Amino acid sequence: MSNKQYIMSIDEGTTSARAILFGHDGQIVAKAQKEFKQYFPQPGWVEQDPIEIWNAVESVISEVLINSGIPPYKVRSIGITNQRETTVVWDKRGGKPIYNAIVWQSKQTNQLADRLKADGYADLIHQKTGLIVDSYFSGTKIRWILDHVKDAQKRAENGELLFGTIDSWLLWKLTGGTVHATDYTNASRTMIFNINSLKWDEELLKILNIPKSMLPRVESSSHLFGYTKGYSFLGVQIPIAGIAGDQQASLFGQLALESGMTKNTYGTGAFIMMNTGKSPKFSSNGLLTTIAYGINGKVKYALEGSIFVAGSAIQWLRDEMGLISSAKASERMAFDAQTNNGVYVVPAFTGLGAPYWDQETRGSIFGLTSTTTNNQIVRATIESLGFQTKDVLDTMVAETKIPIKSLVVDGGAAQNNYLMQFQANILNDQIERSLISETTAQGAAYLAGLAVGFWKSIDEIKATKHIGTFFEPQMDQGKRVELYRGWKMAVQAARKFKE
Ligand SMILES: Nc1ncnc2c1ncn2[C@@H]1O[C@H](COP(=O)(O)OP(=O)(O)O)[C@@H](O)[C@H]1O
Ligand SMILES: O=P(O)(O)OC[C@H](O)CO
Repeated sequence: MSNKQYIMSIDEGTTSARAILFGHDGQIVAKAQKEFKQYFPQPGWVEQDPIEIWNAVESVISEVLINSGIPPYKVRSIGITNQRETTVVWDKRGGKPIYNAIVWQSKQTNQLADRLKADGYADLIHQKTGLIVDSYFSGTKIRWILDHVKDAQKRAENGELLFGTIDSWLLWKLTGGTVHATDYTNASRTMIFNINSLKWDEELLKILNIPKSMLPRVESSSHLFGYTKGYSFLGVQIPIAGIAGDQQASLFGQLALESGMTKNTYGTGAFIMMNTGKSPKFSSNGLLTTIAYGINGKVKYALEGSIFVAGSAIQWLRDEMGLISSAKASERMAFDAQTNNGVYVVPAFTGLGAPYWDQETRGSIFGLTSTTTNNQIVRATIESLGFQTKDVLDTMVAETKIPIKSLVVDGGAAQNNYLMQFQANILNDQIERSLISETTAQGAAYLAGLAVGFWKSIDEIKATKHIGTFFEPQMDQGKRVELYRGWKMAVQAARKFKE
């Protein structure tokens, strides 16, 4: 039998858990995936059961090992990457969650966030955490659980309860309830972590009345967090040596490690992240300042722009409008349309994210005539992903004065060649689509592999990286300006409509 070793990534996303084995060449060897349930107890609330998440993770771990025939002792280390912000509070002794996980999308703490803003904390929170005050982040979700579960505040103050984002929860379970930790990237999404001092922020903890004893230790993203214990790996003790939030892990997987390097993941939403180097850059246009990764106690920062509706606009064309038979079919239709014929779709189904942060605006279609075709509406919808990306990237460059060094892209909708070509055209810049679509899991694997010497250095990892597919701009300047001007007018009109 060969003595090859592997790194296992556990990618716990919003809707499913994946376990992926990577070889030393950085390529995927085997993969397993399992969905878990979403709960919607009230309109706008989104919750998950942490035990069901753990069961899904255990199940994909077993499945990937069994299906690949790779015995657990050949797994050199494990990396965890996760949906960020989602909040779990559990009982330290029994290890049981005291409430469901409150998911990042959940709006049940909108009022708490509004109160923080009304009390004048927005600037302070932005300076300390890099975030805008929003129910998206963990801080108000912890507060909500402590307020709504009987005796929770008292028990937390007695040191009986622990808080964690999903990475911490999985680490706790994987280590048999012995390690309570997280990494800088996940901590930077909680709204209680000071991204300048790299510590939990006493003042913010006081404002939210969160006992510090609940909080996990914060470590570098590439770090020996602990060892597996118990059933999942048949008793074999495997180091858990990497943790990063999923968008940061994808930045790392794309090896966007220098200032100016930028990635865009076109999934359900789109998350654009620009590496800004050793010091945090703060935005006055709704971009988030966040930690890109930490290695050996030193961190790199990033700016992030979140687009709420990206691939989900394509799902809408399929499921609600019935204009396409599959997401894939949208590509052919967009090419066939030849032109958008002046049609613009602003897919603000849940408001507009960065750089607008406008909760009220709703989706709109502009420029319809009696000759408008299905294909043109499909094309305009795909183009909206490209326009929104340009909005964010232009803001990033204007604010940081850092030119985009490279734009690497991944995610489901990045498979759409029309979108990729349009993106290069409208940005007037080259983009590179990675060959591996699982760059998030790959990033976590790199972090976990580096910490145990599976890869000796980042240079060694770079040497294994395959070049992706490049898209070069092919649009003339006049056309580009005209199209983007049309988009800006459409956004303006959509925003005006709500007034
Ligand atoms: N060929 C395609 N063209 C456009 N959109 C696509 C295509 N393939 C998938 N998508 C969109 O990509 C999204 C899924 O991407 P994925 O990266 O798996 O998302 P997530 O991780 O958010 O679940 C869906 O919203 C889907 O509509
Ligand atoms: O799990 P995803 O891919 O939907 O990503 C969710 C983000 O981490 C939320 O901030």
